[in-house]
Amino acid sequence: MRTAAIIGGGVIGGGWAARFALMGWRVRVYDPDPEAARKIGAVMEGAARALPMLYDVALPPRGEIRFCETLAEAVAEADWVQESVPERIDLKTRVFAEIGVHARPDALIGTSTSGFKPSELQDNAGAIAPRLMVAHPFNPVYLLPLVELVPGSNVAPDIVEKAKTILTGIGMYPLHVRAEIDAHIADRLLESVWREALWLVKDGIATTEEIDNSIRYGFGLRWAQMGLFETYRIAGGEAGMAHFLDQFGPCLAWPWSRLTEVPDFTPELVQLIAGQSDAQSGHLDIRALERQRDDNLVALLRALRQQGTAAGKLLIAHEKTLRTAPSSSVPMVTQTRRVPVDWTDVNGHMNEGRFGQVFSDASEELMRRIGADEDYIAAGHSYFTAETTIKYLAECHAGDAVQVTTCVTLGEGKKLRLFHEMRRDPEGDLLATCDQFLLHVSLKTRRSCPPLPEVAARLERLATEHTGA
Ligand SMILES: NC(=O)C1=CN([C@@H]2O[C@H](COP(=O)(O)OP(=O)(O)OC[C@H]3O[C@@H](n4cnc5c(N)ncnc54)[C@H](O)[C@@H]3O)[C@@H](O)[C@H]2O)C=CC1
Ligand SMILES: C[N+](C)(C)CC(=O)CC(=O)[O-]
Repeated sequence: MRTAAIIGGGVIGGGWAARFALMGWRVRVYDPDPEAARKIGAVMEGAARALPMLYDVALPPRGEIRFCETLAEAVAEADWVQESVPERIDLKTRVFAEIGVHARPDALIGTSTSGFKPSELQDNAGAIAPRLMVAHPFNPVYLLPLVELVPGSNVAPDIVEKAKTILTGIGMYPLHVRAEIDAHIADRLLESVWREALWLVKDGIATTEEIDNSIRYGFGLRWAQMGLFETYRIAGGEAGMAHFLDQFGPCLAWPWSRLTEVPDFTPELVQLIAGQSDAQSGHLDIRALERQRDDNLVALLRALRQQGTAAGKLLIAHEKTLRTAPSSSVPMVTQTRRVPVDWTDVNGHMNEGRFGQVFSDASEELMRRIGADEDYIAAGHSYFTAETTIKYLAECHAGDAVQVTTCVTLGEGKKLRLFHEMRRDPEGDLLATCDQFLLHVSLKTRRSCPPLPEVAARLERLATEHTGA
C-alpha cells in the first residue's frame, strides 16, 4: 500500500485525502487547525458515498486516514506529498522548505496552487525543486478527474511520467500543461467567465440565479461533453470551424465583454452578490448542496460513461485497472458494486429493472469465466436469456454495497440455468434472488445451437461443482 501526505486539510486537501484513501492509499494529514479532522470527516463521508457509485466494480480496500501532530511525521513515509495550504506564496515557500527536510528523497511533491507558476515555487524549494510540480485539481477533487500537471522546466521527463502514472492510478486525468503560465489553463478560462458574471450582477443585468440558469440549461451541458472547440466546430455547420470563425470572429472586436476590467468589490457589491446567492440557495446548508452537486456529477459522469466519451471514457479505462482476478469460491462472486444514484425510482429505492441489470451483469461475468468472452462473441457465439424469475426480498438504496453470487444449476448442451443471490455487503441480508434460463445461440443464424466444446466442458464442470451432483 502506498502513502500520500496531505499538507493542509481544507476544502481541497480534504478532497485529495478522500480520493487517495478511497483508491486504497494510506493517507497522512497535517493541518494545525483543530477543526481539520472534523471537516475532513465530513468531506470523506460525502466522498465515500459518491465516488464508489461511479464504478461498476468495487474499489480497492479503503486506506486509513491518520492525522499527524507535525508535518515531519506526515511526510516521513510518503510516496506522494500534496501541498494544499492557502494561496500565499510566503506560506507555501515555508511549507516546501519543511517538506524538503523531512520527505523521502524519492517522494514526488504536488502543489494544488490555483495560480502560481511552478518556477515561482521551485526557486526557493532547494533539493526538492526537481520533484515539485503543480498538480492543480478541481473541486470536488474526489469526483472531478482533471488535474493540471505543470512541471515547468526544472522537472525531468521521467519524474513527470511517474507523476502521471500515480495520478492516472487514482482515477484522474493529468493534463500536462507544457508551458508554465499564471493560473494554468482552466483557471484562466474560469476567471474570464467569473469576471464577466460579476459585471453582469454589478451592472444589474442579471441575478446570480439567472446567470447560473444561463449556464446549467445551456452551454454548461455542451461543455461537459465536448468542450469549447469541438462544440463550436459543430456550430459552424457543414462548413465547419473556418465558417464559424468567419461568422463570429469579427464580434470579438465589438464591446461584448468586459474582460480586462476588474469590478471594485465595495461592501455594496459584496452584499448584492451574497444576498442574491442567499436568496438562491441559502435555505440549503453546505453539506446538502455538496450532496446535490455530487449526485448530479455521478449521474452525469455515468451518462458519459455509457456513451464512452469525454470523462466517461476515462472511467471505463480506469475501471479496467480496478478489476481483480476472480476467486474460485463456490458459489461464485459475480458482482461487487455500489448502487448508483441514477438507478433509483419514485420510491427512493433501486428500481426493479436495475435488479435485472445487476443479474444480467452477473451472467455476463459468468460467461467470461467459462470462456464465452468478448472474443467468443466476436466469433459469432453467445448466450441469450430466455426466462428470468426475480424475487424482490428487501429494499436497497443509492450508495448501498451489493454483492451477487451465482450457481450454475444446469449446464447441459445448449441449456444454461443460473441461480443468483444478491446480498447487501458480502454477508448482509438477502435482497433478491434470480432464477435465469439461457440458451446458447449462433449470432449468425440467431438460433440456438450447442456451445463450442471448451465452453461446454467448463460449464459441465461448474454445474457438477455447484450442484454437488
Ligand atoms: N477551493 C478551491 O476551489 C480550490 C483551491 N485550490 C488551491 O488549493 C489550495 C488550498 O485551498 P483551499 O483548500 O480552498 O483552502 P482552505 O482554506 O479550505 O484550506 C487550507 C487549509 O490549510 C491549512 N493550513 C494553513 N497553514 C498551514 C500549514 N502551515 N500547514 C498545514 N496546513 C495549513 C488551514 O488550516 C486550512 O485547513 C490553494 O492553493 C488553492 O488555490 C485549488 C483548486 C480549487
Ligand atoms: C477559484 N479557484 C481559482 C480556486 C478555482 C480553482 O482553482 C479550480 C476549481 O475547482 O474551480
